[in-house]
Amino acid sequence: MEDKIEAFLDLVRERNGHEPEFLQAVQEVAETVIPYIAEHEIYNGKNILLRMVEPERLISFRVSWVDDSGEIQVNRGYRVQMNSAIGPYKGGLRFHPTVNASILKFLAFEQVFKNSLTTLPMGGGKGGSDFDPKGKSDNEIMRFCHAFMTELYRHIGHNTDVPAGDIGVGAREIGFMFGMYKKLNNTFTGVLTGKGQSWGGSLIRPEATGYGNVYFAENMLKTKDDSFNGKKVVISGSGNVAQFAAEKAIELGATVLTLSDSSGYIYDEDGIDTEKLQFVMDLKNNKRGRISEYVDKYPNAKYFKEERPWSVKCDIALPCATQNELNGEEAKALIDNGCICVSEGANMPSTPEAIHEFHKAKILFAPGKASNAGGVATSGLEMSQNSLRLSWTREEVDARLKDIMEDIHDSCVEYGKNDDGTIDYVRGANIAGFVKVADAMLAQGVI
Ligand SMILES: NC(=O)C1=CN([C@@H]2O[C@H](COP(=O)(O)OP(=O)(O)OC[C@H]3O[C@@H](n4cnc5c(N)ncnc54)[C@H](O)[C@@H]3O)[C@@H](O)[C@H]2O)C=CC1
Ligand SMILES: O=C(O)CCC(=O)C(=O)O
Repeated sequence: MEDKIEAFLDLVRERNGHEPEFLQAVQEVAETVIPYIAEHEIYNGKNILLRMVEPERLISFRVSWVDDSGEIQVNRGYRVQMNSAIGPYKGGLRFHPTVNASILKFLAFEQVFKNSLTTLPMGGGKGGSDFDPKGKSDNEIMRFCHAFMTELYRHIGHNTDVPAGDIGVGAREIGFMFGMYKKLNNTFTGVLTGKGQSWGGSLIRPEATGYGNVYFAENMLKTKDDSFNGKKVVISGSGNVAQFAAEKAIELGATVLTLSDSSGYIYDEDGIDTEKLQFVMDLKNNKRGRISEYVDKYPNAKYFKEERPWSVKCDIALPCATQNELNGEEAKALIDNGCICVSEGANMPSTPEAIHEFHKAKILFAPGKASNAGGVATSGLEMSQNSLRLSWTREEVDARLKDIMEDIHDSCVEYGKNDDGTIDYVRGANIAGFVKVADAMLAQGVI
């Protein structure tokens, strides 16, 4: 089996050797899915996984715009349309200076499996730009978003490809992009999700990824007759996913100790309560400040410059910032400090070495493609509401989100149960996500 996996990975490396993040994501899937394919006659000899690692379409384009000082700026825009076997391409847009084809292909590849897990009819895609929103004025953000959409609009549509937010793309950016799409197309459709509530957005979509991650972790804890109540929780990031993961963990009786950004982390021994979290939300979403400012407001807390929070003693860790933000040594530190559960809010935040440590220690570990799927699932619910021209209540969307996260957990258990009764959520998520897409691809023939 090892030979088969290596031979497959050699082929992928040959074509994508310069794309480390993409290769990392493919390797994780290949190691669990290739043995499954070998045991299931219907998938044999069809090169299904080889087809799945090649994007159906990869669009790259110039984005020119004028900054506040009158200088012309040039950025690169992308959309990776990875797989449409089970529905229109669906996945976020990331605006961050590190964005390149490798990062977006890894995210789009993960998205295919994640969207399949949600049980909703969505294919996988991802896009974005190397544009850095940090320090830009609202007008600059608007001009960039408008310029970005003047090209992207011809490749997307409510039945073709439905982008949403990701790092650096929140309600403000979705608004600007939606406005330009509507103007260029002269149609008002649900072409983007994460819209404002008065123009087609769904209640709970802003909360959904963070809440969903906590719901998933709750399901994992339940398998051990445990819960969030009374637990110490360490969270990385302080953006959309981190904020709402913290909110839900607090609501369930946990004490949240940390939050972070790309400059460092804050540790509040007394716990980040609801009032302190409101301060962070205002700081990050409106003032667009740095997490270090938390200690100016709450001097009992400590700020650790250019460090990550994984050495803080905790029961539960929720990495909610970015890819490869938790390495093997940090995983060991978490385990040595008594951490019993790691649930990924970000996409691929744990390195392969970290995942190896979690599995070796047999602690509960959920990969992002399962545990952060609540965001895109609620985007799917936004698409349904747009098609029906209806808005469901907060309670209704939240209840559906909870059910979906429980279903994803059940699928992971179905496909990931080990002989000793423990659950390999990585294998479970990969195989459960694969089966639905592969079956659709088989039914549709070689295209
Ligand atoms: N927004 C959503 O609905 C979903 C987001 N995700 C993933 O969750 C993660 C966070 O995304 P959002 O919260 O939406 O973005 P955001 O832009 O709201 O927040 C990103 C956070 O990550 C931090 N960050 C960025 N680069 C960093 C670095 N190099 N080191 C440490 N911190 C860093 C930022 O300071 C910020 O706190 C990403 O991996 C994203 O792909 C996954 C599923 C859905
Ligand atoms: O809601 C969406 O379509 C985007 C979600 C996303 O980008 C993700 O799940 O990583």
